[in-house]
Amino acid sequence: MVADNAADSTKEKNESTDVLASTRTVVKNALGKLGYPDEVFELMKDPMRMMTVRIPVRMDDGSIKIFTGYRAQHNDAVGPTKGGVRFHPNVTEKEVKALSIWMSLKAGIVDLPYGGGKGGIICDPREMSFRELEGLSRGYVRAISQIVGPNKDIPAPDVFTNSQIMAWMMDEYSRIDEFNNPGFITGKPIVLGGSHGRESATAKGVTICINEAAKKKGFDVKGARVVVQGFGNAGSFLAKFLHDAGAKVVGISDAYGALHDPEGLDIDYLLDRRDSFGTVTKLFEDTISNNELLELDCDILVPAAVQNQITGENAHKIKAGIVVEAANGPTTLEGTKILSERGILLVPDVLASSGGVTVSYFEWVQNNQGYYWSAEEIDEKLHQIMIKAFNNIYNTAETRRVDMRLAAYMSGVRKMAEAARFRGWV
Ligand SMILES: NC(=O)C1=CN([C@@H]2O[C@H](COP(=O)(O)OP(=O)(O)OC[C@H]3O[C@@H](n4cnc5c(N)ncnc54)[C@H](O)[C@@H]3O)[C@@H](O)[C@H]2O)C=CC1
Ligand SMILES: O=C(O)CCC(=O)C(=O)O
Repeated sequence: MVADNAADSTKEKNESTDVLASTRTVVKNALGKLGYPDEVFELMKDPMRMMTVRIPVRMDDGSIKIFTGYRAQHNDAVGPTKGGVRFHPNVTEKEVKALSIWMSLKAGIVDLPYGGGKGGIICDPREMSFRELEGLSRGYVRAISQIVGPNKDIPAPDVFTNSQIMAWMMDEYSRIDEFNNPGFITGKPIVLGGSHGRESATAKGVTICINEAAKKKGFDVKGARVVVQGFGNAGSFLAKFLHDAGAKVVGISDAYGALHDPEGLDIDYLLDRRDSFGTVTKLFEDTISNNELLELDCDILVPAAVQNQITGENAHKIKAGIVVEAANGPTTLEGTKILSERGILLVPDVLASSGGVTVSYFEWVQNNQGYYWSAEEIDEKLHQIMIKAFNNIYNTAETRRVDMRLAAYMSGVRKMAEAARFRGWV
């Protein structure tokens, strides 16, 4: 069994790590600040649709294993729902629900014509063969095929899923639909209608937020000391972008441990040696834990792995001046409060990580029109959207005297609430 050393269990003893409950708390506050009545919160506190599926897969040893998967569709007042699918042993129904609400918020923040959706399968892809993973990916699409589609709900990659898995899922959906349907899913390989820039989009969006946050704090990213938790899609591209911008990446980690060098790690070497699941620390003997990583002396800390990492227990030990959440839900409400009281600028997940869904939207638009854009066009459009969203939320936080998480939720719920009102739902 793979040992994730994020110490979730010890955190759970001391404070709530229920991501659905904490998401609802902030959604309620945001709606209250905007003056919406209670029924709007009643509508938004849960996904409008939640499907649980059981997926039989023939394993390489000939046995049949039954996997449990979920697809949550939070709210489709604005448009079809959209969001990634994660393959992870710790996936839970509550987590998938919270993740779908966060997707609605992201779509509102960067003004996309979507609501939020999210999927997950309880499995450990690190222990499965390529053939078994293909069977699981195709089985999941068959199981949820009635509720997804290019104008209903559009999946994408998330933790431990990638462009190959998107390709299998697209192929399976196209077979069911008897029609080649690239707009069913985003994050595909370029040859199957994927978009330039999608693979690095989450990290690029985070980098833009880091640059804007550093400007507000009055320092330069060049020469800044950075710690990145997680070395997968989001974390590894981010480490590379910051390294190339002249920052010193002094710590990185994966599910098995962390690496630290106060003089700066050799990011190109680590990128070369990491596997497709973002694992690299197993190659080294001199490692530290993920908990120690978060408390390292640095200027910028980027959690880019899993939820509930910065909590009431360790938030007062964080040394970074800026925390930018590339991961979904890495900081608990108690952690958020402590960081905010300590004057640490926390750029929340629903803003910082919205670059991924933004370029997914570009991919879907390109698929729908059958006309493809250059990498430069994608980059420019992403920059414009992220900078506008960052400054809008930063200014709301300043003028309304709230933290950036609450300001981001206020920005994220507004369009959905208005659309639901015009439709006559609330
Ligand atoms: N891929 C995307 O486009 C987007 C991803 N995100 C979020 O970013 C975070 C990372 O996602 P990806 O980079 O796509 O995943 P990935 O699967 O490419 O990489 C995950 C990384 O986190 C590490 N990890 C896994 N479990 C861990 C644990 N318990 N403790 C410490 N490290 C652990 C893995 O070893 C790996 O290095 C997730 O929270 C995801 O929801 C957010 C927006 C978009
Ligand atoms: O690219 C997408 O559609 C969704 C990305 C995602 O799952 C996320 O932002 O958490």
